[in-house]
Amino acid sequence: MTTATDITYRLPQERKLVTELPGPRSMEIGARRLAAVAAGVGSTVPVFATDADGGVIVDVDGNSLIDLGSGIAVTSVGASNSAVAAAVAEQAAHFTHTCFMVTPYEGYVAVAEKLNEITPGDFDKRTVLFNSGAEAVENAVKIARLSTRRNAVVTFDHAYHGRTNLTMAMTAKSMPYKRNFGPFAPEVYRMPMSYPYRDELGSDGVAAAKRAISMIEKQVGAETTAAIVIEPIQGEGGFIVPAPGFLSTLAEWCTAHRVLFIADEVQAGFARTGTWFACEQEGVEPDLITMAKGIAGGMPLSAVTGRADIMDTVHGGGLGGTYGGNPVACAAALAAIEQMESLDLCGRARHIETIITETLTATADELAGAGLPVIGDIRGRGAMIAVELVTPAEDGTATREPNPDLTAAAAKAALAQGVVALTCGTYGNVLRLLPPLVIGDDLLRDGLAVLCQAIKDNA
Ligand SMILES: Cc1ncc(COP(=O)(O)O)c(CNCCCC(=O)O)c1O
Repeated sequence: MTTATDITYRLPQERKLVTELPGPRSMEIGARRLAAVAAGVGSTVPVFATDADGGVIVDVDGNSLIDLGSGIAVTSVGASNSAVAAAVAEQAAHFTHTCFMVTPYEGYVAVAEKLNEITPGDFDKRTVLFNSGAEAVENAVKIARLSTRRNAVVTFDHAYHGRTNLTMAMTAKSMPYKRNFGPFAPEVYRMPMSYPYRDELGSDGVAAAKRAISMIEKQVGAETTAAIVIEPIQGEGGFIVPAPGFLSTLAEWCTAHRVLFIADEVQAGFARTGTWFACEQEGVEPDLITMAKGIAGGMPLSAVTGRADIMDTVHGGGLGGTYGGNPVACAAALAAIEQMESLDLCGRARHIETIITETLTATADELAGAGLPVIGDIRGRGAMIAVELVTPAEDGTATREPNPDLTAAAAKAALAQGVVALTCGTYGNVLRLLPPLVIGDDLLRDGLAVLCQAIKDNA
């Protein structure tokens, strides 16, 4: 397996603070932002980036921060991967756009061929490219509804699928994604998720699936259901890994009732969980799979790949969009996927998982031993790991009461020390680790040490 020592970096891989955060230049730009950018766009970090490479982001004041977020699971190969940057420059120097629906180009075809190859399922496939994850999910639902001539779409509690009207309807959490943005698209039905840490069915994935199936059959009806759409590991909802058997039991039911199984791998895909796609680890071959984020090294690109006999039911001209499969994004994707292969980033993700879980587990044990059992759960796969924080009882015994205040305080304290860590979860009580897969071991360990100390200091 490639280790980080085989990866070369353009920037020093260090955590270095030369000002308070935000520094003076960031504050200047921050004032301009207030006067120019809509207030609805939030930002986690109050500084402005000027450079990024490997596991660091450098801000306009010269601070070098450890990036444990990868821009929300996007810059897996690094935010300025040299192969991706070269491919982008080369393509842009020739043409940035012709519109594939007008004058097509090979890059789009090559990306489609690659996605058909690396996605789960040894069957004939077809791919269509878009720009964002939500756009891919929207189109996967369009394809499913057309090919089945059914309208109902089943999603799950704690799900996140996007911010467009249909994907908001599919997303579970109201704030900040949905509140007052309705009315939402009809024919979307939400079923209980397998959330082992909080589910009374715990690690019995088959029972959890049967619970959902029973509700689908009573409340929706298989014969009116076009598709089940599910994240194999739920992202924004809190890195929820369903219990073994949950996904495969759902997939089997789908097959038996001609309901399409759509895996939303926008966040879990592209080596992030230690395999190309997370559903591989459950032995599930989805009928359609949606992809984005890590696909193109930071360039905006998304995709729907699926069984050819489903994808090709759509009439000519029924799928598209002006920028879908932009040539520069396609060049970036081919380079990024090549980097994932040549650097064995699936192997690196599994290596990162070991480092993260060992470090977090040691901290959980230390805190519990000190009568502060605030780490309720450590879960995830590969470089998609979460720690769920909870509030101990007055007498110091463990509870499962979500602790969003500690979560926010720990992330804030880590940032003040130069470590960018993201939070998530239905209850706002999950710290998530999404480092670039090219981050070096030493830098990762430094970032984890800061984050764990921030949890301990605020527990
Ligand atoms: C599983 C899954 N499906 C779909 C999407 C949507 O992808 P877009 O590229 O953000 O549209 C996501 C995006 N997740 C990060 C959203 C960040 C935010 O907007 O606050 C996802 O994780």
